[in-house]
Amino acid sequence: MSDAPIRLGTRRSALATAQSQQVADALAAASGRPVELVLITSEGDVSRASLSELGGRGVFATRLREALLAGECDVLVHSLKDLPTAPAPGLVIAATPPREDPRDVVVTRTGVPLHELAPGSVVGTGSPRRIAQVRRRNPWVEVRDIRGNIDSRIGRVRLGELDAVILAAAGLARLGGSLHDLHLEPLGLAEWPTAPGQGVLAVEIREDASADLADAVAALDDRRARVEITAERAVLAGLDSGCQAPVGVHAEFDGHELRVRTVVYAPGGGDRIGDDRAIPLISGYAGEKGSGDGADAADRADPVARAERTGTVIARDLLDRGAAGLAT
Ligand SMILES: NCc1[nH]cc(CCC(=O)O)c1CC(=O)O
Repeated sequence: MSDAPIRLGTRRSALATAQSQQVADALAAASGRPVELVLITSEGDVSRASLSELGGRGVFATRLREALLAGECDVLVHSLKDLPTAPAPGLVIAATPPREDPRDVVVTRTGVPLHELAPGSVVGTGSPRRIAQVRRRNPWVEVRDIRGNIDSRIGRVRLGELDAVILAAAGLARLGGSLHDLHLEPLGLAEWPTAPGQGVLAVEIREDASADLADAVAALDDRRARVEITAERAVLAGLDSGCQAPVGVHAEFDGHELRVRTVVYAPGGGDRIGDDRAIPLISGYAGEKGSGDGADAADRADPVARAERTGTVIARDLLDRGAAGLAT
């Protein structure tokens, strides 16, 4: 077994390097090998163009994946919610570590909750999902499209340029800066489902990685996170085919039951279609005694496959109910 350093490729942003270092430490413990960060610059990091001009979702991941395929590094860490649902040829997401807080939070100087912000208050977010959700919660505020890293977004609230920004709790937690001068309003997932995979990291390796590396990365995988993100991403993938509308989806798996809440929003937040369901799902193992028919026994052996089918069915039901044609 090699004891050469494992090279972990990451974007340069403070959030990316913070979460990559967290995985690097866990991987060093699991493998017994040193892990070093390799900083990789993508077009999305240097360009001022909007994400949709650069090619939308996945613009950050593409350059990282080229580097992994070219052997410039051995492992990648992504924010799962920034990864397109299509699999990357030659690569595999070998671990999804335990999930951080999947909620969005409103950051303000005053502590006034989002629904009570005065008419004309300026709320910063560039995400179509968050824009629709803000409009529904408080139709009187102005939503301003902003880009930039988490620190600069928070800085604009501190400076008074913005009255509020909406951010992922997980990003704030991983950055770990002091927020004592600001107020945080966490948004409940039942009313405010977030992006598929929010709060979860994806650890990616080449399909032909050594067994040693694959085993060490697999040791970081969290079953619960894997089941949840599989359902969430199956909903997104199923909707993507027929629907460009923003979607919030949050799945929760407690080892017995999988609960999935989905809302598809009209782009301006005017209308919405929701789905909320819970299915029994035993986190079983191959040898577990099945009580039902063949399909049931297979599901018991593989909750991840069942989560995937559940997500696909939810997307189909939402499309049947008109998710693709929601009016602004
Ligand atoms: N779109 C950028 C992005 N990608 C992942 C996170 C937060 C961390 C996570 O969800 O894992 C953020 C920041 C945000 O949305 O506020």
